[in-house]
Amino acid sequence: MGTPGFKSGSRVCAVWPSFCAIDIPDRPKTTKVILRLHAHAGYSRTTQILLLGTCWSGKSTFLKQMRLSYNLAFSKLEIESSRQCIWADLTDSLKFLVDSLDPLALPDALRRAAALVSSAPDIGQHEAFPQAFMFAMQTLWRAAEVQAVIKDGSGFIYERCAMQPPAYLPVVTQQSISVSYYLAEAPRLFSPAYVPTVQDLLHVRVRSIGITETVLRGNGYDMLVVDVGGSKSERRKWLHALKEVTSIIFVVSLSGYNEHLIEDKDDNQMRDAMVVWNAICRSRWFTQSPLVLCLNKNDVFERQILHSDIVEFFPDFDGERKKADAGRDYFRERFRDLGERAGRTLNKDFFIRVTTATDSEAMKEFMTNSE
Ligand SMILES: Nc1nc2c(ncn2[C@@H]2O[C@H](COP(=O)(O)OP(=O)(O)OP(=O)(O)O)[C@@H](O)[C@H]2O)c(=O)[nH]1
Ligand SMILES: [Mg+2]
Repeated sequence: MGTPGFKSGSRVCAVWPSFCAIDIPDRPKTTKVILRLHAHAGYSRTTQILLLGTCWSGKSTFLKQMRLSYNLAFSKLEIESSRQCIWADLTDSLKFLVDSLDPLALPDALRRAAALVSSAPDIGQHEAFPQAFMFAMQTLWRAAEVQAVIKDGSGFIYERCAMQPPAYLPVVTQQSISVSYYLAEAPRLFSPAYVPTVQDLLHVRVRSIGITETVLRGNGYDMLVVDVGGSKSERRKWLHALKEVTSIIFVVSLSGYNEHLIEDKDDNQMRDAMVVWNAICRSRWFTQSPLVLCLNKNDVFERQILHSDIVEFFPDFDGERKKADAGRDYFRERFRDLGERAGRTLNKDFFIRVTTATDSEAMKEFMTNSE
Protein backbone atom coordinates (compact mmCIF):
# COMPACT_ATOMS: atom_id res chain seq x y z
CA MET A 1 0.00 0.00 0.00
CA GLY A 2 1.61 3.22 -1.11
CA THR A 3 -0.22 5.56 1.18
CA PRO A 4 2.24 8.08 2.59
CA GLY A 5 2.88 7.69 6.28
CA PHE A 6 1.62 4.14 6.57
CA LYS A 7 4.05 1.33 6.85
CA SER A 8 3.34 -1.39 4.39
CA GLY A 9 3.51 -5.06 5.15
CA SER A 10 1.41 -5.13 8.29
CA ARG A 11 -1.43 -7.57 8.30
CA VAL A 12 -4.78 -5.95 8.73
CA CYS A 13 -8.05 -7.72 8.38
CA ALA A 14 -10.13 -6.67 5.45
CA VAL A 15 -13.33 -5.62 7.15
CA TRP A 16 -13.75 -2.28 8.86
CA PRO A 17 -14.80 -1.56 11.48
CA SER A 18 -14.01 -4.94 12.91
CA PHE A 19 -11.45 -6.91 14.81
CA CYS A 20 -7.99 -6.17 13.50
CA ALA A 21 -5.08 -8.41 14.42
CA ILE A 22 -1.82 -7.08 13.16
CA ASP A 23 1.77 -8.24 13.42
CA ILE A 24 4.13 -5.46 14.35
CA PRO A 25 7.72 -6.11 13.37
CA ASP A 26 9.27 -3.86 15.99
CA ARG A 27 8.09 -2.82 19.37
CA PRO A 28 6.80 0.69 18.80
CA LYS A 29 7.96 3.66 20.79
CA THR A 30 4.99 3.22 23.01
CA THR A 31 3.28 5.66 25.25
CA LYS A 32 3.95 6.57 28.82
CA VAL A 33 0.23 6.99 29.28
CA ILE A 34 -0.20 3.42 28.23
CA LEU A 35 2.73 2.30 30.32
CA ARG A 36 1.34 4.16 33.30
CA LEU A 37 -1.91 2.38 32.74
CA HIS A 38 -0.02 -0.91 32.79
CA ALA A 39 1.52 0.12 36.05
CA HIS A 40 -1.87 0.96 37.53
CA ALA A 41 -3.60 -2.08 36.27
CA GLY A 42 -0.80 -4.46 37.05
CA TYR A 43 0.88 -6.02 34.07
CA SER A 44 -1.19 -8.38 32.07
CA ARG A 45 -0.50 -9.80 28.68
CA THR A 46 -3.57 -8.13 27.34
CA THR A 47 -4.39 -4.65 28.42
CA GLN A 48 -7.77 -3.38 27.36
CA ILE A 49 -8.16 0.32 26.75
CA LEU A 50 -11.66 1.57 26.27
CA LEU A 51 -12.28 4.78 24.35
CA LEU A 52 -15.42 6.43 25.67
CA GLY A 53 -16.99 9.83 25.11
CA THR A 54 -19.89 11.56 23.46
CA CYS A 55 -20.60 11.64 19.75
CA TRP A 56 -17.97 13.35 17.54
CA SER A 57 -15.65 14.00 20.45
CA GLY A 58 -12.73 12.37 18.63
CA LYS A 59 -12.53 8.78 19.93
CA SER A 60 -11.99 7.16 16.55
CA THR A 61 -9.44 9.82 15.66
CA PHE A 62 -7.56 8.85 18.83
CA LEU A 63 -7.65 5.25 17.73
CA LYS A 64 -6.27 6.20 14.32
CA GLN A 65 -3.42 8.06 16.00
CA MET A 66 -2.70 5.03 18.20
CA ARG A 67 -2.62 2.87 15.11
CA LEU A 68 -0.23 5.32 13.50
CA SER A 69 2.05 5.25 16.50
CA TYR A 70 2.10 1.46 16.19
CA ASN A 71 2.80 1.72 12.46
CA LEU A 72 -0.37 -0.12 11.61
CA ALA A 73 -1.30 0.12 7.98
CA PHE A 74 -4.88 0.85 7.09
CA SER A 75 -6.38 -1.70 4.79
CA LYS A 76 -7.27 -0.94 1.18
CA LEU A 77 -10.89 -1.34 2.16
CA GLU A 78 -10.59 1.16 5.00
CA ILE A 79 -8.93 3.69 2.74
CA GLU A 80 -11.52 3.26 0.01
CA SER A 81 -14.32 3.47 2.53
CA SER A 82 -12.78 6.65 3.96
CA ARG A 83 -12.48 8.12 0.46
CA GLN A 84 -16.22 7.72 -0.02
CA CYS A 85 -16.84 9.15 3.44
CA ILE A 86 -14.73 12.20 2.58
CA TRP A 87 -16.96 12.85 -0.41
CA ALA A 88 -20.06 12.42 1.76
CA ASP A 89 -18.58 14.66 4.45
CA LEU A 90 -17.73 17.35 1.89
CA THR A 91 -21.07 17.29 0.10
CA ASP A 92 -23.16 17.04 3.29
CA SER A 93 -21.32 19.96 4.83
CA LEU A 94 -21.68 22.11 1.72
CA LYS A 95 -25.36 21.23 1.41
CA PHE A 96 -25.78 22.30 5.00
CA LEU A 97 -24.02 25.53 4.17
CA VAL A 98 -26.20 26.13 1.13
CA ASP A 99 -29.28 25.63 3.29
CA SER A 100 -28.11 28.43 5.52
CA LEU A 101 -27.88 30.89 2.60
CA ASP A 102 -30.73 32.98 1.26
CA PRO A 103 -30.84 32.04 -2.46
CA LEU A 104 -32.63 35.26 -3.39
CA ALA A 105 -29.76 37.30 -2.00
CA LEU A 106 -27.17 35.50 -4.13
CA PRO A 107 -25.87 36.64 -7.52
CA ASP A 108 -26.86 34.35 -10.42
CA ALA A 109 -23.52 32.55 -10.76
CA LEU A 110 -23.43 31.76 -7.08
CA ARG A 111 -27.05 30.61 -7.05
CA ARG A 112 -26.25 28.20 -9.88
CA ALA A 113 -23.20 26.91 -8.02
CA ALA A 114 -25.30 26.44 -4.88
CA ALA A 115 -27.99 24.58 -6.82
CA LEU A 116 -25.40 22.28 -8.40
CA VAL A 117 -23.73 21.54 -5.07
CA SER A 118 -27.14 20.76 -3.57
CA SER A 119 -27.63 18.09 -6.21
CA ALA A 120 -24.32 16.32 -5.55
CA PRO A 121 -24.85 12.54 -5.65
CA ASP A 122 -23.24 9.80 -3.57
CA ILE A 123 -20.29 8.07 -5.15
CA GLY A 124 -19.77 4.33 -5.44
CA GLN A 125 -16.70 2.19 -4.84
CA HIS A 126 -13.66 3.42 -6.78
CA GLU A 127 -15.77 6.10 -8.44
CA ALA A 128 -13.77 9.36 -8.64
CA PHE A 129 -15.13 12.57 -7.15
CA PRO A 130 -17.21 14.02 -10.02
CA GLN A 131 -15.11 16.77 -11.62
CA ALA A 132 -18.22 18.75 -12.54
CA PHE A 133 -18.64 19.72 -8.89
CA MET A 134 -15.15 20.93 -8.12
CA PHE A 135 -15.46 24.36 -9.66
CA ALA A 136 -18.93 24.94 -8.17
CA MET A 137 -17.74 23.91 -4.71
CA GLN A 138 -14.71 26.16 -4.88
CA THR A 139 -16.78 29.04 -6.23
CA LEU A 140 -19.27 28.62 -3.45
CA TRP A 141 -16.67 28.35 -0.73
CA ARG A 142 -14.68 31.37 -1.90
CA ALA A 143 -17.67 33.69 -2.46
CA ALA A 144 -17.79 36.75 -0.24
CA GLU A 145 -21.43 35.97 0.55
CA VAL A 146 -20.42 32.56 1.86
CA GLN A 147 -17.33 33.78 3.63
CA ALA A 148 -19.57 36.29 5.37
CA VAL A 149 -21.30 33.41 7.11
CA ILE A 150 -18.10 31.54 7.82
CA LYS A 151 -16.20 33.24 10.53
CA ASP A 152 -12.56 33.84 9.59
CA GLY A 153 -12.81 31.33 6.75
CA SER A 154 -11.77 28.48 9.01
CA GLY A 155 -14.96 26.55 8.80
CA PHE A 156 -17.14 28.11 11.46
CA ILE A 157 -20.57 29.21 10.53
CA TYR A 158 -22.05 31.33 13.22
CA GLU A 159 -23.74 34.45 12.04
CA ARG A 160 -26.72 33.13 10.13
CA CYS A 161 -27.10 29.85 11.94
CA ALA A 162 -26.62 31.07 15.45
CA MET A 163 -29.58 30.60 17.70
CA GLN A 164 -29.71 32.79 20.73
CA PRO A 165 -28.62 31.11 23.94
CA PRO A 166 -29.84 29.21 25.82
CA ALA A 167 -30.83 27.44 22.62
CA TYR A 168 -27.63 25.94 21.33
CA LEU A 169 -25.87 26.58 18.11
CA PRO A 170 -26.60 23.92 15.59
CA VAL A 171 -23.70 21.60 15.11
CA VAL A 172 -22.35 23.84 12.41
CA THR A 173 -18.75 23.55 13.45
CA GLN A 174 -19.01 19.79 13.24
CA GLN A 175 -20.73 19.99 9.89
CA SER A 176 -18.32 22.35 8.28
CA ILE A 177 -15.02 22.02 10.03
CA SER A 178 -13.31 19.88 7.45
CA VAL A 179 -14.60 21.67 4.37
CA SER A 180 -11.83 24.25 4.32
CA TYR A 181 -9.32 21.43 4.70
CA TYR A 182 -10.81 19.41 1.84
CA LEU A 183 -11.29 22.30 -0.54
CA ALA A 184 -7.80 23.63 0.02
CA GLU A 185 -6.80 20.23 -1.38
CA ALA A 186 -9.49 20.12 -4.09
CA PRO A 187 -7.31 19.35 -7.17
CA ARG A 188 -5.75 16.41 -5.33
CA LEU A 189 -9.08 15.10 -4.05
CA PHE A 190 -10.79 15.39 -7.43
CA SER A 191 -7.99 13.63 -9.23
CA PRO A 192 -9.14 10.21 -10.58
CA ALA A 193 -6.05 8.67 -8.95
CA TYR A 194 -6.86 10.15 -5.53
CA VAL A 195 -5.94 7.98 -2.54
CA PRO A 196 -6.55 9.54 0.90
CA THR A 197 -3.47 10.45 2.91
CA VAL A 198 -3.06 9.99 6.63
CA GLN A 199 -4.16 13.56 7.20
CA ASP A 200 -7.27 13.01 5.09
CA LEU A 201 -8.13 9.94 7.14
CA LEU A 202 -7.70 11.90 10.35
CA HIS A 203 -10.07 14.61 9.14
CA VAL A 204 -12.90 12.49 7.86
CA ARG A 205 -15.88 12.03 10.11
CA VAL A 206 -17.42 8.60 10.25
CA ARG A 207 -20.01 7.98 12.91
CA SER A 208 -19.07 4.81 14.76
CA ILE A 209 -21.78 2.21 15.06
CA GLY A 210 -21.23 -0.72 17.40
CA ILE A 211 -17.93 -1.71 18.91
CA THR A 212 -14.57 -1.79 17.15
CA GLU A 213 -11.77 -3.81 18.67
CA THR A 214 -8.20 -3.31 17.56
CA VAL A 215 -5.26 -5.30 18.84
CA LEU A 216 -1.99 -3.43 19.06
CA ARG A 217 0.67 -6.04 19.41
CA GLY A 218 4.01 -5.22 20.94
CA ASN A 219 6.87 -7.42 22.09
CA GLY A 220 5.60 -9.15 25.17
CA TYR A 221 2.22 -7.54 25.37
CA ASP A 222 -0.98 -7.08 23.49
CA MET A 223 -3.12 -4.03 23.87
CA LEU A 224 -6.75 -4.26 22.93
CA VAL A 225 -8.22 -0.86 22.12
CA VAL A 226 -11.99 -0.73 22.08
CA ASP A 227 -13.76 2.10 20.29
CA VAL A 228 -17.48 2.65 20.63
CA GLY A 229 -20.09 4.96 19.15
CA GLY A 230 -20.72 7.98 21.36
CA SER A 231 -24.27 8.91 20.42
CA LYS A 232 -26.99 8.28 23.00
CA SER A 233 -28.43 5.36 21.05
CA GLU A 234 -24.98 3.73 20.90
CA ARG A 235 -24.27 4.05 24.60
CA ARG A 236 -26.41 1.11 25.60
CA LYS A 237 -23.85 -1.03 23.76
CA TRP A 238 -21.05 0.23 25.97
CA LEU A 239 -21.88 -2.42 28.55
CA HIS A 240 -20.80 -5.07 26.08
CA ALA A 241 -17.37 -3.47 25.86
CA LEU A 242 -16.71 -3.48 29.59
CA LYS A 243 -15.60 -7.04 30.15
CA GLU A 244 -11.98 -6.64 31.22
CA VAL A 245 -11.26 -2.97 30.99
CA THR A 246 -7.93 -2.00 32.44
CA SER A 247 -8.09 1.66 31.55
CA ILE A 248 -10.34 4.23 29.97
CA ILE A 249 -9.62 7.18 27.76
CA PHE A 250 -12.61 9.49 27.99
CA VAL A 251 -12.69 12.00 25.13
CA VAL A 252 -14.57 15.29 25.45
CA SER A 253 -14.90 17.89 22.73
CA LEU A 254 -13.77 21.17 24.32
CA SER A 255 -15.42 22.97 21.44
CA GLY A 256 -18.76 21.38 22.32
CA TYR A 257 -19.58 23.98 24.96
CA ASN A 258 -21.83 25.92 22.59
CA GLU A 259 -23.16 23.06 20.50
CA HIS A 260 -26.07 20.77 20.93
CA LEU A 261 -25.77 17.03 20.47
CA ILE A 262 -26.32 15.83 16.95
CA GLU A 263 -28.84 13.32 18.25
CA ASP A 264 -30.57 15.62 20.74
CA LYS A 265 -31.05 19.29 19.96
CA ASP A 266 -32.06 20.05 23.55
CA ASP A 267 -28.86 18.81 25.09
CA ASN A 268 -25.57 20.68 25.19
CA GLN A 269 -22.56 18.57 24.20
CA MET A 270 -20.36 19.64 27.08
CA ARG A 271 -23.08 19.17 29.70
CA ASP A 272 -23.82 15.75 28.29
CA ALA A 273 -20.12 14.87 28.50
CA MET A 274 -20.12 15.96 32.16
CA VAL A 275 -23.09 13.73 32.91
CA VAL A 276 -21.40 10.75 31.29
CA TRP A 277 -18.05 11.49 32.99
CA ASN A 278 -19.82 11.68 36.34
CA ALA A 279 -21.48 8.33 35.72
CA ILE A 280 -18.17 6.73 34.72
CA CYS A 281 -16.36 8.10 37.76
CA ARG A 282 -19.08 6.66 40.01
CA SER A 283 -19.51 3.39 38.20
CA ARG A 284 -18.57 0.20 40.05
CA TRP A 285 -17.28 -1.15 36.74
CA PHE A 286 -14.39 1.25 36.77
CA THR A 287 -13.28 1.39 40.38
CA GLN A 288 -9.99 -0.29 39.44
CA SER A 289 -9.57 1.47 36.11
CA PRO A 290 -7.46 4.58 35.77
CA LEU A 291 -9.22 7.20 33.68
CA VAL A 292 -7.57 9.61 31.28
CA LEU A 293 -9.86 12.51 30.45
CA CYS A 294 -8.88 14.21 27.19
CA LEU A 295 -10.24 17.69 26.60
CA ASN A 296 -10.01 17.38 22.85
CA LYS A 297 -10.45 19.67 19.83
CA ASN A 298 -8.33 22.30 21.48
CA ASP A 299 -7.54 23.79 18.07
CA VAL A 300 -11.22 24.36 17.36
CA PHE A 301 -11.81 25.65 20.85
CA GLU A 302 -9.06 28.26 20.54
CA ARG A 303 -10.69 29.75 17.45
CA GLN A 304 -14.25 29.27 18.59
CA ILE A 305 -13.84 31.07 21.88
CA LEU A 306 -13.08 34.29 20.02
CA HIS A 307 -16.64 34.28 18.68
CA SER A 308 -18.72 32.61 21.32
CA ASP A 309 -18.71 33.35 25.06
CA ILE A 310 -18.65 30.44 27.46
CA VAL A 311 -20.72 32.39 29.96
CA GLU A 312 -23.71 32.34 27.61
CA PHE A 313 -23.80 28.58 27.98
CA PHE A 314 -22.27 28.15 31.43
CA PRO A 315 -23.54 31.10 33.46
CA ASP A 316 -21.20 30.44 36.40
CA PHE A 317 -18.12 30.92 34.23
CA ASP A 318 -16.37 34.01 35.55
CA GLY A 319 -13.06 33.74 33.70
CA GLU A 320 -11.72 36.21 31.19
CA ARG A 321 -13.74 36.36 27.99
CA LYS A 322 -12.19 35.23 24.71
CA LYS A 323 -9.27 33.65 26.56
CA ALA A 324 -8.72 29.99 25.76
CA ASP A 325 -6.63 29.49 28.92
CA ALA A 326 -9.45 30.70 31.14
CA GLY A 327 -11.92 28.47 29.32
CA ARG A 328 -9.70 25.40 29.53
CA ASP A 329 -9.12 26.01 33.25
CA TYR A 330 -12.83 26.30 33.84
CA PHE A 331 -13.69 23.04 32.11
CA ARG A 332 -10.71 21.24 33.61
CA GLU A 333 -11.96 22.35 37.02
CA ARG A 334 -15.52 21.20 36.33
CA PHE A 335 -14.38 17.73 35.31
CA ARG A 336 -11.85 17.54 38.14
CA ASP A 337 -14.58 18.44 40.60
CA LEU A 338 -16.83 15.69 39.29
CA GLY A 339 -14.01 13.16 39.51
CA GLU A 340 -13.13 14.15 43.07
CA ARG A 341 -16.74 14.19 44.24
CA ALA A 342 -16.88 10.62 43.01
CA GLY A 343 -14.03 9.82 45.39
CA ARG A 344 -11.24 9.75 42.84
CA THR A 345 -7.92 11.52 43.12
CA LEU A 346 -6.51 13.67 40.35
CA ASN A 347 -3.17 12.41 38.99
CA LYS A 348 -3.67 9.12 40.79
CA ASP A 349 -7.02 7.68 39.74
CA PHE A 350 -7.65 10.06 36.90
CA PHE A 351 -5.67 12.37 34.66
CA ILE A 352 -6.75 15.36 32.62
CA ARG A 353 -5.06 16.30 29.37
CA VAL A 354 -5.76 18.83 26.61
CA THR A 355 -5.46 17.36 23.11
CA THR A 356 -5.91 18.01 19.41
CA ALA A 357 -6.50 14.55 18.01
CA THR A 358 -6.00 15.54 14.38
CA ASP A 359 -2.52 16.86 15.08
CA SER A 360 -0.19 13.88 14.68
CA GLU A 361 2.87 15.60 16.11
CA ALA A 362 1.00 16.81 19.18
CA MET A 363 -0.58 13.39 19.65
CA LYS A 364 2.79 11.70 19.43
CA GLU A 365 3.99 14.11 22.07
CA PHE A 366 0.90 13.41 24.17
CA MET A 367 1.36 9.67 23.90
CA THR A 368 5.06 9.66 24.57
CA ASN A 369 5.37 12.39 27.19
CA SER A 370 2.17 12.32 29.16
CA GLU A 371 2.94 11.94 32.81
N1 LIG B 1 -10.06 20.08 14.30
C1 LIG B 1 -10.17 18.95 15.00
N2 LIG B 1 -11.00 17.99 14.57
C2 LIG B 1 -11.07 16.86 15.30
C3 LIG B 1 -10.33 16.65 16.48
N3 LIG B 1 -10.62 15.43 16.96
C4 LIG B 1 -11.49 14.90 16.10
N4 LIG B 1 -11.77 15.75 15.10
C5 LIG B 1 -12.71 15.58 13.99
O1 LIG B 1 -13.99 15.42 14.56
C6 LIG B 1 -14.76 14.51 13.78
C7 LIG B 1 -15.30 13.42 14.69
O2 LIG B 1 -14.21 12.65 15.18
P1 LIG B 1 -14.37 11.10 15.51
O3 LIG B 1 -13.04 10.63 15.98
O4 LIG B 1 -15.02 10.40 14.40
O5 LIG B 1 -15.39 11.20 16.74
P2 LIG B 1 -16.00 9.98 17.59
O6 LIG B 1 -15.89 10.38 19.02
O7 LIG B 1 -15.38 8.71 17.19
O8 LIG B 1 -17.52 10.04 17.13
P3 LIG B 1 -18.61 8.84 17.22
O9 LIG B 1 -18.02 7.66 16.53
O10 LIG B 1 -19.82 9.35 16.52
O11 LIG B 1 -18.89 8.61 18.68
C8 LIG B 1 -13.82 14.01 12.67
O12 LIG B 1 -14.08 14.76 11.49
C9 LIG B 1 -12.43 14.32 13.20
O13 LIG B 1 -11.52 14.58 12.15
C10 LIG B 1 -9.47 17.71 16.93
O14 LIG B 1 -8.81 17.65 17.98
N5 LIG B 1 -9.44 18.84 16.15
MG1 LIG C 1 -16.08 7.03 16.34
